[in-house]
Amino acid sequence: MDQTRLPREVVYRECHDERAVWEAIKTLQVRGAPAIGIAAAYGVCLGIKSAPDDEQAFFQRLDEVASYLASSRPTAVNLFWALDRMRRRAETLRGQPLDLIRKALLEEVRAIHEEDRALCHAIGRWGESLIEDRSGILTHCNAGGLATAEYGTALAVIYEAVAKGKRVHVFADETRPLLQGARLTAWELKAHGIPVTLICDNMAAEVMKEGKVQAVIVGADRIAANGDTANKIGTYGLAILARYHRIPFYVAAPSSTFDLQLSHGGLIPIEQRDPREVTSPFGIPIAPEGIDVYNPAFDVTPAELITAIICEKGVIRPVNKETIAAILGRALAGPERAQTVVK
Ligand SMILES: CSC[C@H]1O[C@H](OP(=O)(O)O)[C@H](O)[C@@H]1O
Repeated sequence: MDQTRLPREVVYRECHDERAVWEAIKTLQVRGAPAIGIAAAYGVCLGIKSAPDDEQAFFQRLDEVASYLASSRPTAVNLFWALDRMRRRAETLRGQPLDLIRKALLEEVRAIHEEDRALCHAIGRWGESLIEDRSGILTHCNAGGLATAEYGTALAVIYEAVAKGKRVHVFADETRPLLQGARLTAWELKAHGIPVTLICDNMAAEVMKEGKVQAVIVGADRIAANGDTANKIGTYGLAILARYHRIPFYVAAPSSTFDLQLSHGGLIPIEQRDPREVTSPFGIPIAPEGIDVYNPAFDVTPAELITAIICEKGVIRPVNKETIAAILGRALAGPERAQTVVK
């Protein structure tokens, strides 16, 4: 589904090679950390269809395709996690007939796809217990079924709470500049019959002050080993507002969103996007020609502002590297892979 066409049109687009997948990810036709990883993994399968029938050349082509797809967007670690999983699966099959490897890699991406469905439902089940009946929930950007295999992460918690009979009302931030909240979350929740009120990003403080919000739940694109979390630009400000108003602030994400190789959020690469997204949203100029623009697609919320992280293995609270390692059962940060990101 080409998400840039929503909410006006539901348009499906077929990708027949890795270049079309790269373009779809870059332009947010497909978007959302888990969905990006799944799409890129399918892109690997497309890219090796035309690989030469010589093992060395095949693996060289696989490496080229995976590296190319990795260049589409820098922040969502699920992209690199999925590509790495495809590479590792292929390595286990060296020496096998190349068509068998192609078939195995298609089975691998289908497994990634199906696992993500299950992970999202598990996140919903763990998170539902945190939602009170008759509560207002504020969310940012889109962390719903459109951003994952299905059901979503932050929205999975909402869907599950409603399925358990809880009465919730969602306040969806429009989420400038690409309006994922207005175009996608409002569309998705309305289609599911979930009461939803669309607000401008600058209204979040007011709805909190008026007592309309009892919880904030957002998705994530990359969570460092200490719990610092990169998510759509504007999330950090919401976390500060939530702390001031004593409202719990939850992050919902599958374990594939954790990057335990990075010890803290300052190491997370932040995507800088085209200034025209700010000055001419959807082709309508709203700012002077040539104006200087700053357009980071994400910001990082420090772990200390996060009440809990909800993943498929449970609820991580308090949020720190010890509790993360305990829940994920994985080794902590190794050598810090990325250079310190200087803003
Ligand atoms: C379920 S992850 C969703 C996550 O990804 C979004 O970013 P984008 O729309 O740029 O792909 C946003 O940060 C969401 O929270």
